[in-house]
Amino acid sequence: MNLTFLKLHRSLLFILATMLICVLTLTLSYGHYKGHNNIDWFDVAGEGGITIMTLLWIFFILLSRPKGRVTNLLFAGLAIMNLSMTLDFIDEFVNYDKNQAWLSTIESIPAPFGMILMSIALYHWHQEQMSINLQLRNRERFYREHQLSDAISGLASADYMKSQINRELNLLHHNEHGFSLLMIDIAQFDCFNRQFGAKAGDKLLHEFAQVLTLNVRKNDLVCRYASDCFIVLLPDTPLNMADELSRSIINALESFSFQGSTKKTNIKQKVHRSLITAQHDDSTSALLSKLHKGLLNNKRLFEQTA
Ligand SMILES: Nc1nc2c(ncn2[C@@H]2O[C@H](COP(=O)(O)OP(=O)(O)OP(=O)(O)O)[C@@H](O)[C@H]2O)c(=O)[nH]1
Repeated sequence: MNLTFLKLHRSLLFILATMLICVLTLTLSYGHYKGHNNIDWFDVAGEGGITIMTLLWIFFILLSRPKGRVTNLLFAGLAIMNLSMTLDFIDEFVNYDKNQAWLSTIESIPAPFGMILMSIALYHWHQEQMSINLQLRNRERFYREHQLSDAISGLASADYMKSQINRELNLLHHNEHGFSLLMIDIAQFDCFNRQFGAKAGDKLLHEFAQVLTLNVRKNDLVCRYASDCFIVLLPDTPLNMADELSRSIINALESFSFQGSTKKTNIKQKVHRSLITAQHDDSTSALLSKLHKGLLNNKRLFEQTA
């Protein structure tokens, strides 16, 4: 588990711990134990479960989010709701004297304020998510599932690309132009790895993915298909337009200068490409196999002319 974000929220964790300690001190010092026979264990399980769950939600929010307004609002809303739940939970074990009965009366007051704060937080989260979605549009298209993305490049995985090719094939008769697929393979990536190490290789894959996503259109989908091989799905794009687009993408990739760990390493990588347009009678596997064949032919041609 990566705790980087959690470490950023020490002050929020301190506030939460202080709040819980104050509530426990106050209620346990003023309250009298009800006695075993007067405790409703179903209520204890229900209210205890809700209290623990809200603490767990706070934990995952702080674990997953950087500092900022949305995080603070989510934290404040959940912490205030947790205050009500903790008071309610302790109520199951203790009774208060008449003078301290307010402790029991106020237990439901914080919850609605917490819910209002949570609603404001969710609205701002929505706004934030819209801007993040814009940045991720070439990696996700319509679906988000972290298991369908590649950790090194941050792009969609081969499985997700296959599902999207399937989808486009099913929609083919609705589209005027059909769709095209571009396969891009980094030349001599094995040599690069051996010369600069696997870590630099990973960095190159990551940076290539970024250059790729910067140079495609907003509806295109980019995936890392296999080791040093990427596929770009170009929806509603005939071959001549796809060819023009692919040339500008290849141009951007081959002009990109990889900076190694030392300032002296400044490398430009050649790439091989294969481009096809889908036909009505194609299947996903047939398209991928055509792409592979095209790529092998282009590699052979390149080796012969080199
Ligand atoms: N750093 C790094 N290397 C990887 C990863 N996945 C695969 N590789 C390496 O990528 C290399 C791919 O080698 P090849 O398939 O021969 O490709 P190539 O060297 O580019 O050869 P050509 O495409 O014919 O020019 C192998 O050395 C793999 O070990 C990865 O996630 N990170």
